[in-house]
Amino acid sequence: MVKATVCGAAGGIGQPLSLLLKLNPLITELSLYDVVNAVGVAADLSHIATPAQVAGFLPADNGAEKALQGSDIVVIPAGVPRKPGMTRDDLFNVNAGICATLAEAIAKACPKAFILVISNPVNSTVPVFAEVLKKAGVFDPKKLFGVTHLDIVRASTFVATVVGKAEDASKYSIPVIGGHAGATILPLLTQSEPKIVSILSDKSKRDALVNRIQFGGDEVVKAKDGAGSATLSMAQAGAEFAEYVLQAAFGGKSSKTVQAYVHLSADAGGEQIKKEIGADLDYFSVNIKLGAGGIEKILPIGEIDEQEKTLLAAAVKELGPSIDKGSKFQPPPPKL
Ligand SMILES: NC(=O)C1=CN([C@@H]2O[C@H](COP(=O)(O)OP(=O)(O)OC[C@H]3O[C@@H](n4cnc5c(N)ncnc54)[C@H](O)[C@@H]3O)[C@@H](O)[C@H]2O)C=CC1
Ligand SMILES: O=C([O-])CC(=O)C(=O)O
Repeated sequence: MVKATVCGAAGGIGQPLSLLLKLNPLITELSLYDVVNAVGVAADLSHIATPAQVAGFLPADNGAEKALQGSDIVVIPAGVPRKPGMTRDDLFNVNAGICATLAEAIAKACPKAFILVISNPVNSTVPVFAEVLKKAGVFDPKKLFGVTHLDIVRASTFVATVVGKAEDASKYSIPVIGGHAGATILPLLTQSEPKIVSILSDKSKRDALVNRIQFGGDEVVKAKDGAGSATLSMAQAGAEFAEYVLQAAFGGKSSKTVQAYVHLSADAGGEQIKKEIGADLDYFSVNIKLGAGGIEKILPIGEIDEQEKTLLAAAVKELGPSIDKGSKFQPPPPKL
């Protein structure tokens, strides 16, 4: 029996993500929470003939805790998206408050759940989650993930397109590490499988490709022209990452190497990453191996070339303040 909860389930990401989770045969109970329309979305999805039993919850009568009660995995695309001209950091003030409130409810209702944070700015909202969970005494760094998987999906698609093999996008695997905003997004093209020698030797092609992966989100924000940011590709990426976590935890399959933005805990191998990046950051998107309890091991970044070292320095410089901002966030006192 596996219970999954989506917080922000009625939104642009939340609806297609909930649909994809409803199709996941590992999930037996799907709980949808939102401040609007979650009951309607749940009624709609509940007619699909797959095992997961669906229920929707609104905030009234402690709805968040009811929705989350006993969840094994919680996926969180709750919060406002960007409009053209905005950075992800511009979303912090609103979304940090939403994340802190949800983290409090998770700490009470399902403290052992895997938590997958999609809400932006991921570089700061993950530390917000961690601080609330620490305060409640339930923080498990092996179970908290900032979902950066869309960057990995984009890297596969854009690389395959540039090498003229767009139809083979899913066969390209490019680690993307660092964080999830502009210069903090660090695609390791030198580690692409299959190798992409022709791109690596063409500086302008390589620079353009890195830039497209780093600013893929802006491409969608611009095209949607005020109607939000990536939703469908994010739903697919979120469902795929949830599947990795679920397979490792409940499906008996330890994962291939994947990347997510996680706490660099010493016992999982985070100290090694701090040495590799030359900075004492508490969070970084890294290669991880998943097992039954979440992160089994943080794997080394490995060999990178001079150009990637320059990009790494830029990523580290920008990440530090974003992590601090999230870690220091003080939720406003509850209204009496
Ligand atoms: N990690 C990533 O790669 C990506 C992250 N995002 C982020 O995901 C978030 C959601 O994006 P969209 O779905 O497009 O936005 P949206 O506005 O369409 O949906 C957000 C949903 O969250 C709900 N919500 C607001 N406050 C809530 C609360 N306190 N509890 C529960 N639900 C609440 C809203 O009612 C709405 O249904 C944004 O912050 C966006 O920047 C978007 C794309 C990629
Ligand atoms: O660009 C945005 O604001 C949404 C996002 O994180 C992405 O698409 O990568």
